[in-house]
Amino acid sequence: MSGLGLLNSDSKPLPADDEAAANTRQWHLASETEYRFELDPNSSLAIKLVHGQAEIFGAELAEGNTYVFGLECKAAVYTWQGCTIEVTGQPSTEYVSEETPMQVYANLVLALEQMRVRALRAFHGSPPSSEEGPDPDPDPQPPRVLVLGPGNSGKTTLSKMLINYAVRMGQSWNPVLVNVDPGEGGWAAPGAISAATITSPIQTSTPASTFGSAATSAPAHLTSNALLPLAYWYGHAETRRNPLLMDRLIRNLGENIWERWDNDLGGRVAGLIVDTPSSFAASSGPNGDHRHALIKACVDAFRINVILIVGHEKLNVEMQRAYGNRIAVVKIPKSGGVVELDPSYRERARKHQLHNYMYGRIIPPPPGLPPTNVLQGGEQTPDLTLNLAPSSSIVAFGDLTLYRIGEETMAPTSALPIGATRVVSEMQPLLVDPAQPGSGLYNAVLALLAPPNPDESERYDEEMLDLPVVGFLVITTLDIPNKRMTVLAPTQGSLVGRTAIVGSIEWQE
Ligand SMILES: Nc1ncnc2c1ncn2[C@@H]1O[C@H](COP(=O)(O)OP(=O)(O)OP(=O)(O)O)[C@@H](O)[C@H]1O
Repeated sequence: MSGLGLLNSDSKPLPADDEAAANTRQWHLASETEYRFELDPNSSLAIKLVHGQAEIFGAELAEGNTYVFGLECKAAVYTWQGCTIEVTGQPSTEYVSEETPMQVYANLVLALEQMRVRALRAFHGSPPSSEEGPDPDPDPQPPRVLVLGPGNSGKTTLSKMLINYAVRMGQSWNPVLVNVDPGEGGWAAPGAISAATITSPIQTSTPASTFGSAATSAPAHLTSNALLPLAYWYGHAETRRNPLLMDRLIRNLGENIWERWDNDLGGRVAGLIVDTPSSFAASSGPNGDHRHALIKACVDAFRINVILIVGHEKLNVEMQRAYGNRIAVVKIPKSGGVVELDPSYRERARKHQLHNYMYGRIIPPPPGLPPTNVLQGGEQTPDLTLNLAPSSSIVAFGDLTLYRIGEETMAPTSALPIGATRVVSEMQPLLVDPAQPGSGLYNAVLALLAPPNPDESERYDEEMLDLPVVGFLVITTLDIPNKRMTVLAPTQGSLVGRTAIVGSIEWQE
């Protein structure tokens, strides 16, 4: 990696001619190079594509538009053909790199695209073109890709890039992006695993919403609509905390996606990409035992036919041995641009994500740029002035039924099933009584579940493990003497008779 020098002859910062923006400079990027930046906590950055072609993790920038980045965002503007960008603001780090793995990624994109095209052709019953000859595979399948790799290898970025290229391919593919990293939470809150059908490239603007904002974010709300991602609540950031529950939720997510695809064969041929947590790659330590089971849960649930291993030789060999006879296992180089994220950074990103969920977020542009001139996440800055407060409501203890899954530590003995000892199955839902001191509910993030099956005869004990999430709440006060609590949610909606699950994720302003 010799090309990571600060500047080179093709990549000189030029003096900006705009006096108002002493803060602004231009960068000329040669073809197949990228401008990388990292932001400090309280700074923001604006990037305008002056001319040429440029993209951020596969999402193209439009010429003349200004995009704003914040909340310690770390990202790169890549150009295939060369471009000039105008950068306003002061990143803590910025440099241009000529060494990127983009050629390898592009070959991968083409291979996945061919799988989609062949699957679509088979779906329509059309013959292959005469140059290609007959398809060697009698049942060509679209790519269903599992991305594995150690921490800070660029799995999430690669997943996003692959989805963005698929969406851009001009075939109107609508692939599904799945996030089974509960530490990130995808479009939902941290603690959840989720999936969404992607119809337009995902923009990058902050680390708080790596996969973009969804309809769950304020000022949109708990009422479900077509854009609501499908989410299940695990309740913890670490997969080792309750691997059995993770396994079940992964299978639920897969089943749900396949059920949807039963009625949407067009969607099915676009395939899916699954981004995984780094614990799936940790070969020793506390994750060693359960990670194989969770990888297998993914392979089964999403019917994976391609496994990508980002920069990890040993894991590659391991996966070749375990799956190489029936699944394409491909080793992919790690980008030199991937930044090491420490635990406190991740914690801040989780906080930002929950803040976004409750309040929405406007990233203030760097000094000198009016907010109306910049795009946040590729969109006009939303007008949140009327929606900046989430709804805080007082709920009687009896109105909302609260459970914790498989954790006996906090559960009062009175909440256990009659006759049960305090040894609790990892999957057992335990009633949580807010009136008990030490209930662990103060500042806890709760997942509000979809209603159970209306047909009572179809109900079963652990049904709540299989119910998707329709929204998230935070308990901000507990008034034990008066048996009521204050609940924060993005919008109002009656919680009476609803069920919510608490885990170990907490949030406080
Ligand atoms: N080429 C690049 N230039 C600059 N920053 C990058 C580049 N690629 C990735 N990053 C940044 O590096 C950080 C880590 O990348 P990413 O989240 O994709 O890794 P990961 O393997 O999914 O992490 P983990 O699984 O440990 O959470 C992110 O902030 C991402 O935006």
